Amino acid sequence: MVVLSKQTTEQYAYIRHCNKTSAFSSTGIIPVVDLSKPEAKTLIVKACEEFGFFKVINHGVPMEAISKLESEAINFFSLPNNQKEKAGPPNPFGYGNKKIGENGDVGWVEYLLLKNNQDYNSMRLSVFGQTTDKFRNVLNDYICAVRKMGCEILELMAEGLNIEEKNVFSKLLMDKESDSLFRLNHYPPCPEMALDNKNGENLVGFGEHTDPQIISLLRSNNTSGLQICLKDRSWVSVPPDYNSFFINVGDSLQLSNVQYLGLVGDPQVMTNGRFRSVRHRVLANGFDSRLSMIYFGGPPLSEKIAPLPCLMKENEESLYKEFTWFEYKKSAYASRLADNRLGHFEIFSAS
Ligand SMILES: C=C1C[C@]23C[C@@]1(O)CC[C@H]2[C@@]12CC[C@H](O)[C@@](C)(C(=O)O1)[C@H]2[C@@H]3C(=O)O
Ligand SMILES: O=C(O)CCC(=O)C(=O)O
Ligand SMILES: [Fe+2]
Repeated sequence: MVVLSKQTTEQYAYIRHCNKTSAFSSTGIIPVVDLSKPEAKTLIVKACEEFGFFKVINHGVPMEAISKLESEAINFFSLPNNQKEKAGPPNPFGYGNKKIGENGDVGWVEYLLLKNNQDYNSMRLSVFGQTTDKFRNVLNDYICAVRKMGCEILELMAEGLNIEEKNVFSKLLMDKESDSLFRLNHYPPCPEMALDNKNGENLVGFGEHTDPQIISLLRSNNTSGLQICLKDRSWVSVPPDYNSFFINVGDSLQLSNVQYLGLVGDPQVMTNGRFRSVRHRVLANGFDSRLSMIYFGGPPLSEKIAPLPCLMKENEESLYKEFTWFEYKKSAYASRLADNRLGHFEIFSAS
């Protein structure tokens, strides 16, 4: 018999449930980009315009780096709660459980959120005890390989957009001041759900949101749960694939407004609305653990986030007030997960 602690039962009760039928399966819908093929650059641009999301194969990240980090993550999340909590509370960095951000969002998820190199080297990781150095090395190897893949994707994107300066986006990730983050998410089984799930519901693991940065590079184990929102506002489930990476366009990466005015969606800034920052969420099924690792590529804090002049048509006006990544981030972190964060920065905002 499973005996539930009062804490587990209470936490389960306040986390939202979601009907299983509210998303359809995405077989054949999600674009797949083979990075080794010459058409990659065209497919990337198309996928960013249509979905703000795509899957990448032949990504060049060594499987060894992936599986080493995955086993470190499994070890970490298997520690007793009082051990893991030594790496918390998340402020916003560190270990967090159920609570996402500072503004009241909750989900069926525990996580370790780390900021750039400073944090990988911080005391927080001392929770790994004698294996701290090993964890740090494994994490560094993974991050270097994933950032390299991210830069390759951003360079192909620039080429696909016919931008002369090939590293216009990738240089932001390579800058030593780049404000990038790394996150391990664990969606544990939910004993309460296993006992009482007459309606075949899912738990909201990570509520719907867009990522504020430029690009998010995600991989997970083979447990499903990730869903993306299409332009028509319907949700599709993304079949998991532990051999591939999934790429999200973040709020900071947007192009030309003209063809997107009037469309329902969440357009992005540097492309002045031509790319979509994809709204996504994770539903936990309660039975199988999902483990995901995400690198959020962000610009330096002082970087101006504005449409690239080379992408603006003659007389095209910017959709957004000019702001720095610091200003945007501050505003994003004061918002709730599901909020339309770019709304505050739109010039012709409806509100
Ligand atoms: C509710 C929140 C959590 C978040 C900061 C925010 O106020 C709104 C954006 C959230 C998000 C989503 C993408 C990343 O997971 C994240 C680390 C980020 O940069 O923005 C999270 C923030 C978080 O979990 O602290
Ligand atoms: O865990 C996942 O698969 C996605 C989580 C996510 O969207 C995030 O951390 O921003
Ligand atoms: Fe996200």
